[in-house]
Amino acid sequence: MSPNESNGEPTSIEVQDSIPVIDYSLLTSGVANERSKVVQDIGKACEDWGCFMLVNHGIPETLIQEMMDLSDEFFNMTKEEKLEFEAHGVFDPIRCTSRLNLVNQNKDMLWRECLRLIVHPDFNCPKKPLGLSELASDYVKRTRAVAMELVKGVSESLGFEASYMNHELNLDASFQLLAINYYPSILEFDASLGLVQHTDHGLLTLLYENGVSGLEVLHNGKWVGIGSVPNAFFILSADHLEIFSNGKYKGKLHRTVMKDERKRITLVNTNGPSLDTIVGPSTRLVDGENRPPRFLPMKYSEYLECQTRLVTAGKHPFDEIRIHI
Ligand SMILES: O=C(O)CCC(=O)C(=O)O
Ligand SMILES: [Fe+2]
Repeated sequence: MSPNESNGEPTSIEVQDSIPVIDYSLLTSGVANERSKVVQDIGKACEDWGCFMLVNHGIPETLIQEMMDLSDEFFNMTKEEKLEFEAHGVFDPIRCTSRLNLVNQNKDMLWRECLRLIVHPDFNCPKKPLGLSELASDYVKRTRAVAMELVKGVSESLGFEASYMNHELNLDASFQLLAINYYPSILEFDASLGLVQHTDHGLLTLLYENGVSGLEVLHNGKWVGIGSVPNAFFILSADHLEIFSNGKYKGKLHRTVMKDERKRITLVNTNGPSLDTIVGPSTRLVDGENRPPRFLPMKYSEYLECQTRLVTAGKHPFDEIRIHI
């Protein structure tokens, strides 16, 4: 039985080959008509799918491979070594959730280890294994640059100037996380559900996987498996893009289902506003009765706290800020 069959949730799964693909090099080529075409494509991908594959991103494959290898080494450290980074609060600069054998409301077994680092405005990383910190520092600078370029494209796709979202959401001090997820082989632990369905906070999530697929997105009422594309990032639109665009672009619902006999490692960057930014719908997208605001404004840091509190109760922060029109 698939993980959610028990509670009547959508279960149809098909591997989808029509997920939009965006060529990053066209966004940065400096050729105006190439850029306007790709901006249009980004807008369409955000509106129709809430996610897309990103190719030709310019981040060296060797750097990503080394990140994967050292991440694997991190998770292979002893329980005692990892205990130093045990998770406490949402703003801990380094948080490791070690082998969780959770049973959620559906009695699904989950097993994911996660190392979660705050990497911007300040950079944090364990000193072990040797070299991880230097490598991760390089990696997140590059993913941040890609994310910021994409946000400029998103800003234009909404009809704004490229720098508008950066300015409104104080992205020079943006809160960036790197979550490194480790899902063991199903041979090691028979738990098909790696991560329950959720949306991410922030504007855009950049996800890179080690060639072992497992991610699914909810699309038109069906869970769609995302096949692994070599050397591509998978980009998800997130809650604060939905809030800022006043519902035009939706935070994409996703989950992880393990079917593979190989372990899965993912590098996941969330990219949000600065922590003290109060985020609501852009004033340019809201006017009186024709386009009423769909969300109440909330400080980003409060949203993160609220999310942690609500998730354990099976709720979403939108339950608190969505305005029912
Ligand atoms: O690792 C995955 O497959 C998904 C991870 C994810 O959704 C997250 O870390 O927010
Ligand atoms: Fe996620």
